[in-house]
Amino acid sequence: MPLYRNQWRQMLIEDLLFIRFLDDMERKWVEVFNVLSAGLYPVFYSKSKRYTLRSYASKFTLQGEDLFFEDKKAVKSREEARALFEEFHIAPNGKHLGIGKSRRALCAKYYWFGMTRDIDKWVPECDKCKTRPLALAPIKIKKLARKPLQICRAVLNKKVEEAKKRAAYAAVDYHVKDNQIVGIGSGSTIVHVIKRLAERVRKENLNVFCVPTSFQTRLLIQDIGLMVIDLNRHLEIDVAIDGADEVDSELNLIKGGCGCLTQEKIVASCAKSFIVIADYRKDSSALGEQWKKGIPVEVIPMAYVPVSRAIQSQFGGSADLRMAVSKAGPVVTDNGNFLLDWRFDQEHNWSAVNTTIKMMPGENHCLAPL
Ligand SMILES: O=C[C@H](O)[C@H](O)[C@H](O)COP(=O)(O)O
Repeated sequence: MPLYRNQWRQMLIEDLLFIRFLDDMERKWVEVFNVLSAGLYPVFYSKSKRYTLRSYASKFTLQGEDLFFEDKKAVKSREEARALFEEFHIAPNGKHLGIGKSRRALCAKYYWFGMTRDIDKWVPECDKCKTRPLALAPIKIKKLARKPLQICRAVLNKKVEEAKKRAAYAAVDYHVKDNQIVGIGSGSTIVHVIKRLAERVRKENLNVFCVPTSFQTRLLIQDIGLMVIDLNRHLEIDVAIDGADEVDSELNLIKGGCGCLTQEKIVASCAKSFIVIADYRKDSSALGEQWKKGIPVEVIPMAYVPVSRAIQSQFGGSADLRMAVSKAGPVVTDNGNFLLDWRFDQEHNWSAVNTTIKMMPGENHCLAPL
């Protein structure tokens, strides 16, 4: 039955009073619902928290008494989420799905705040999955008995490197053609790009010029015998290829884990097309799920305190100076600047955050809505 205006108000006021005591997930749902249905905010929210909530709520639509995140129904309570998990975790043939498949099945239709964290926790807790024997268990147990940590790391590293290599090779094979100017990003994935590009140039006798995005990349390109060209010689790049630290379901991405974000953004902005290579570890439904080191922000040294404070006061979380490992003091970028790593503590409207941080004097951050 539809509620009359006063009934809505009464219900909303009750929500506003009790909202503090709700579970995190339900609180978010109620807050978004109240904003969209009646433009009401929790009374104890500051101006900046209201702004953040408004941005977050803008991703949702209201349909009757239901909320939708894009075309996915936003689940209100953890009980409801748990019931859906029980239903989707077991396939029609009775097979219990693993974490990845359970995530995919639920994410296709539903959304709730913290859903991947919940699914990651609930699958191993499932009575049947707990007792399921692991494939290749005997081999692993034998090796683990000797050097557990090294073996696990070696297996994982090999898998990750293979994933990076495949993605990098595909990017070069599908997107680079003869007579092109190619922007080359930075980081460990890019090493595979450069190797594949050099292979193709040699075998297919291609005429390709590379625009590097860092000192690291410039050296690699030169060492392998590819041709380097600068932006001041060729302003228009055909295709720029780069790695990323994390990519969310809306294709927002975090870059700059290796500190090369500024030149990467400049080169990408001059390219007709921008190809991002991300292996399976970097794929998440919301930023911050996989990449825990925060959003890198390059600042000119004299601005690091004001920019750090401005980010913290407007968006919360902490924006800390990145310290060097084999050098005393902070990391200094290829451009002679410092880096802040902003660890945010809630979801944001990344497009609005992007614009706001861009307006802070002295910064160049690397959150890139694609
Ligand atoms: O500054 C570094 C770049 O944005 C890299 O593309 C990003 O950090 C990904 O690096 P990797 O390929 O080493 O994971």
